[in-house]
Amino acid sequence: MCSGVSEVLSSVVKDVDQAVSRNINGAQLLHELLSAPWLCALLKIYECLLKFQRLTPSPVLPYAAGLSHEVSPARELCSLLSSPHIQALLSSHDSVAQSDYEPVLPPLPDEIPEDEEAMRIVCLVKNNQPLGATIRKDEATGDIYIARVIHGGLADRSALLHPGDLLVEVNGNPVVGLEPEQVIHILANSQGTILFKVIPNPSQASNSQTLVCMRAMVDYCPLQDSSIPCPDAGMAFSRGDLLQVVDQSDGQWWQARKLPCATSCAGLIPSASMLKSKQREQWWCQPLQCSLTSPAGFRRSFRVWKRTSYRKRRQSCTTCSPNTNALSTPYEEVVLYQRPPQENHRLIILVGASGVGVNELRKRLIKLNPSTFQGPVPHTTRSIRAGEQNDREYHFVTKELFEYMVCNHRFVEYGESKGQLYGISTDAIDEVLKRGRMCIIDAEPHSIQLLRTKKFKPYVIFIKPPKRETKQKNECYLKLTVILMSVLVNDDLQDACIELCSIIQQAQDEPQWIPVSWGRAED
Ligand SMILES: Nc1ncnc2c1ncn2[C@@H]1O[C@H](COP(=O)(O)OP(=O)(O)OP(=O)(O)O)[C@@H](O)[C@H]1O
Repeated sequence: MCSGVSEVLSSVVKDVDQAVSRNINGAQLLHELLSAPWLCALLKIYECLLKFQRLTPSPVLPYAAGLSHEVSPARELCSLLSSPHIQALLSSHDSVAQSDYEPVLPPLPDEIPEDEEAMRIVCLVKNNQPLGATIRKDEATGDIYIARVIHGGLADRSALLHPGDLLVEVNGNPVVGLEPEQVIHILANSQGTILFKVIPNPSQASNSQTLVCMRAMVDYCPLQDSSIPCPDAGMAFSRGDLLQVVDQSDGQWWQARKLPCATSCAGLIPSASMLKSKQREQWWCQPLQCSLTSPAGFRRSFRVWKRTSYRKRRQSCTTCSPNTNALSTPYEEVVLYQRPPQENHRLIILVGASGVGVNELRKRLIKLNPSTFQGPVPHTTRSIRAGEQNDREYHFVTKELFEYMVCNHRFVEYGESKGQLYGISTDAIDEVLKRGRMCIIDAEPHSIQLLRTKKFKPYVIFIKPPKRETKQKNECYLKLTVILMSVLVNDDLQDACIELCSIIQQAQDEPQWIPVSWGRAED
């Protein structure tokens, strides 16, 4: 190949020299050069080079490629092993392997009784933070035990104290026979290093608790609870708060953190059964169920049909609902839910005090984008009028059928006007969702309970009047905090509409906490 190219190039030089010495004119010279065989050869070489450029060159030697693979990881390994932290790790390994560490423990005495229990000496450095453990006294023996270790607290981080460990000494003071208050007193007066002698709990439970998230349905304040084992370790929460329960091993007192996690240390909260028994004592706030049965302050109008001027007697199916107990629990387990694109949209429910603009916002949203938002078609017993079409304006049904539907809990809300019945059925809501639209309704708070199902996964938005309006209208909000997902202030109508659109978009497309039963796969 090399000699071929140099031959071609030398014939180029020879031909050009000859042409110059023959003293011929330019046109003839050009003609001769263009028809020269070496030009053909040069063009072929050029084509080959272009082709070569496009192809990956193969290694010159058959074993060169393998060699390049071998060299690169070797170099990388060498640089990893010579990095300071790996060097330190290797050095620690060597020290441990040769037992080259301090302090050197004295040899064990020759005669240790077989029943001698292993004692653990625990040294903790306590600054201003609490120890993060509670103690209890065994009334029969007078022994003091570690009752619980608070997750994320000082004792937990040391991994040296565990529930059930028998406390023998604190800073050289024997504790056997002391009252827990006296031990707490010794601890409270100790600063800096605290030395515990404990006999470890032989049946130490494994610490592999599963984390569950719960929404608080009630308020709780440890300082008002005389039964809490350690008020300082307690965690206050309000209804609607999200709690990450990290330990449920004690049937009465759980450990939890508030989400989003502000602190790494958990706090004590009463277990669900404990709160239920407290409920009987009536010291904690009434759950939502009780609040919702008297929705004072909410709208009075019943407008399941177009004309809003009617004032109708509005009823709901709460009293006959099969699902009335769902909110009577003090905690509701929740999971983070992201709607898969193929799943129906979540039902959007607007709630708010009478006259706050709930209906106005709902109507505007549907008018603005009828292909996305839609209201359910109501049922009525009145007769069809000119221009109306069955299943478009209303589902026109007989009084018997309407009453049958009432008895079968098919209506979210229903009412009477001028002797005729009107109602919004769950089937009508389902129809909208099945069509791929976002169903948007306004409802009384006590009707929401019927809609809190896996099928509808309702997203409840509270419409609030601007600050200048009366306080009384917002009282309803406090009763609803556990089921509310968002709050919208309806001041400027246009701004409120835009904000409502963005809240709804988020509700449909972003992860949200929902009751765990809504997220479970179908049985
Ligand atoms: N942001 C707003 N600015 C001015 N007027 C408003 C605003 N929001 C609503 N309105 C008006 O207030 C009146 C009451 O609104 P709307 O009918 O929506 O109340 P509601 O909350 O549904 O209560 P109700 O059930 O008692 O009718 C309507 O005339 C509506 O046009």
